[in-house]
Amino acid sequence: MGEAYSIKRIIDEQGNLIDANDKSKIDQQIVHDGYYHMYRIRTFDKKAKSLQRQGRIGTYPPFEGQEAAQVGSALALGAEDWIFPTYRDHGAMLTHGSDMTRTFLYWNGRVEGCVPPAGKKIFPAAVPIATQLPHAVGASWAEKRKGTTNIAVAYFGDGATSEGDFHEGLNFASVFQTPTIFFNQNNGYAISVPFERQMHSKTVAQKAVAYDIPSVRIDGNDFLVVFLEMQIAIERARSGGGPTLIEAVTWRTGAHTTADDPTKYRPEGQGAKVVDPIIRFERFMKNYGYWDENQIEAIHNRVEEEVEAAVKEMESYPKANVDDLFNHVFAELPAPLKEQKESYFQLLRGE
Ligand SMILES: Cc1ncc(C[n+]2csc(CCOP(=O)(O)OP(=O)(O)O)c2C)c(N)n1
Ligand SMILES: [Mg+2]
Repeated sequence: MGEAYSIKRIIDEQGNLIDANDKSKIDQQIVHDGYYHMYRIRTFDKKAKSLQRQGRIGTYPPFEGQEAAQVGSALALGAEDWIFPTYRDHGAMLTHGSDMTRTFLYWNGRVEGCVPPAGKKIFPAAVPIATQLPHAVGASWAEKRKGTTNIAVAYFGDGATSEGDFHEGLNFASVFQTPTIFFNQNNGYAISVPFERQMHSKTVAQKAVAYDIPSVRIDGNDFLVVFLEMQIAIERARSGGGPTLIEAVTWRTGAHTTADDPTKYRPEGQGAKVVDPIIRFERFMKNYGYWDENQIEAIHNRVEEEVEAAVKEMESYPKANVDDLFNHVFAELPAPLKEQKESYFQLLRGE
């Protein structure tokens, strides 16, 4: 129960291990991969914001500040595990194997961007809040019934925990003991509504207590605690121990989307003390001898080349097709939509 209220962390803001014994749990490869993926998705995110400002992609929801939560959780998964992300989880999607060009295409309104690479168990990003939780429970229940050890992760924000789908998802997962991980990124806001105005509960993690689901509240800007707690939850799910809820407390550095101005609702200076998760991890790497200038430079070069190549490829596609707005929701277009589509094309023809 205590774990639902206090915040667990492995490293502090200065990148020092809180308990020196934790060093033995930290593998050299995971430190390398953690840095690589966080730097990769940060570079993607920066590029996406810049392209949006230049009118080269559409509205975009940045995830800057949430890289440790997204990479730490996704890196702990196996290739056969499912993820059910939101619009803000392209970092987790990229880490779990989605393709960067397609990710840019998604934000440019191309339907190709909605399709994951073959064999990748990555659902399209859910924009309706919390609908992906019951989906993740269903997929993990199917895996359990098929007798596999594969699991599913539902990503969601603090705001999603006020939705019925959150409670229905948790209840079903608890009753059927499905191998589901509910991975919450509590970034303090649902658009402009602060946590305290969304709920009277002190934490998200405590909501799992009602469903008898184990939960833990962690520092979501500490890559190591995210990765290690995720491993514990995965092990529980694979071995038949049922679902877990992880509340990763984090901070959205930027706007809700590129169409939002957070200075209108966030008090000045709020979040000023939050140490960027990548800077914090860099400090850890330097403090404990994991920082190798040549290796870091190679990572930076490799990532920058990948991002530039992906943008170039995205821009080699034709602009988004208006037909696609109508084509992918209903098998047969309802009459009012048919009418809208026809009137749009009439307008185009100057009729
Ligand atoms: C069912 C539904 N209601 C309302 C919205 C409008 N909406 C878009 S994002 C958002 C806030 C979600 O906040 P949170 O779950 O904390 O995620 P975050 O954006 O902070 O990552 C809302 C209310 C929506 N997309 N779907
Ligand atoms: Mg939020």
